Amino acid sequence: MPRCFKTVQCTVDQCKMSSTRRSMSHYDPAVAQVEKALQLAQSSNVPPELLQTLELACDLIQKRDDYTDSNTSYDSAACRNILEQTLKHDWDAVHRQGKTTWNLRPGMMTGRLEGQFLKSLVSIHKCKKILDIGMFTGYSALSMAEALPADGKLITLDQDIYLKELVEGQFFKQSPHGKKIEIRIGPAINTVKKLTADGEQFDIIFLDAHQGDYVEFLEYIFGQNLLVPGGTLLIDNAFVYGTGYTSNPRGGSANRFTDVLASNPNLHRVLVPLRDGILIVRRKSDVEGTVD
Ligand SMILES: C[S@@+](CC[C@H](N)C(=O)[O-])C[C@H]1O[C@@H](n2cnc3c(N)ncnc32)[C@H](O)[C@@H]1O
Repeated sequence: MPRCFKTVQCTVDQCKMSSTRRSMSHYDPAVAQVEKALQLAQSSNVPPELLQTLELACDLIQKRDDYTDSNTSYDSAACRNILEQTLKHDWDAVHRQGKTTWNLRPGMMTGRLEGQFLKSLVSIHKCKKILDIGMFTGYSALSMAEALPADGKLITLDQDIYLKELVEGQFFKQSPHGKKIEIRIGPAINTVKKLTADGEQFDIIFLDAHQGDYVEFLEYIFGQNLLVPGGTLLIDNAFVYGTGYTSNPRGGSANRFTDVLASNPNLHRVLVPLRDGILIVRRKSDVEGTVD
């Protein structure tokens, strides 16, 4: 089952909410096992050295997260507002009222660390056009738009009109960069088809929606050149909370899109182990240097 599919409540996604506390390690199932081992050790009669080693391991994990956070720039006031308002929102009620297709969770937000990473990439790329697939409350969209030049444009996609009204009315207006963002509502694959048919092309595409659709997106992105030559595809949650590399069936959709990417000899890939993994994909011809 792909993550967050419609009404499925993703427990791991909920824990993404604690991203303000633990920006990295709560995505790592190995860390959860170490923490579990510590709990077991605390309630058992184990050698003191083993207990101390496990306590030290957990302390190191926390300190590494804190160090990561303290060496990452703060997000803008408008992004922080999105974060705070998203945490406060009653997503269960909204979903019960039929206003959102998915039972959305605050933990689905990219958040500060990933937002700053995306913003950095956009600034390094010096790009002008971005496609953000999977808007939610617009954190990734605004983080990236903040690095665009004044004539830059970001199109962000989601499926619920409720989100468009919320994000347009309350969040993007609070930033001078909000005017660079256009929201399109509808099944993302239909919007992607329309963008391709209209001849639109993007310098960066950030994919953060329903993973079951990713193989189809790839056909438009690379097969039909939705991504400009020299462009970059970024795929969020490439680890699928660890299920991408374990036998858990939730890893299924991840394995399909990663397999499709791996079988294409023309693509260069790097999986950055930031939070739940960001896969950076470019055409090999754009990555390889030349020699005289
Ligand atoms: C993980 S959230 C995106 C988080 C966002 N990038 C951020 O930084 O806050 C995924 C979003 O994709 C949307 N989505 C899921 N399936 C979709 C589909 N088929 N078409 C359009 N949007 C979809 C969901 O409604 C949800 O808001």
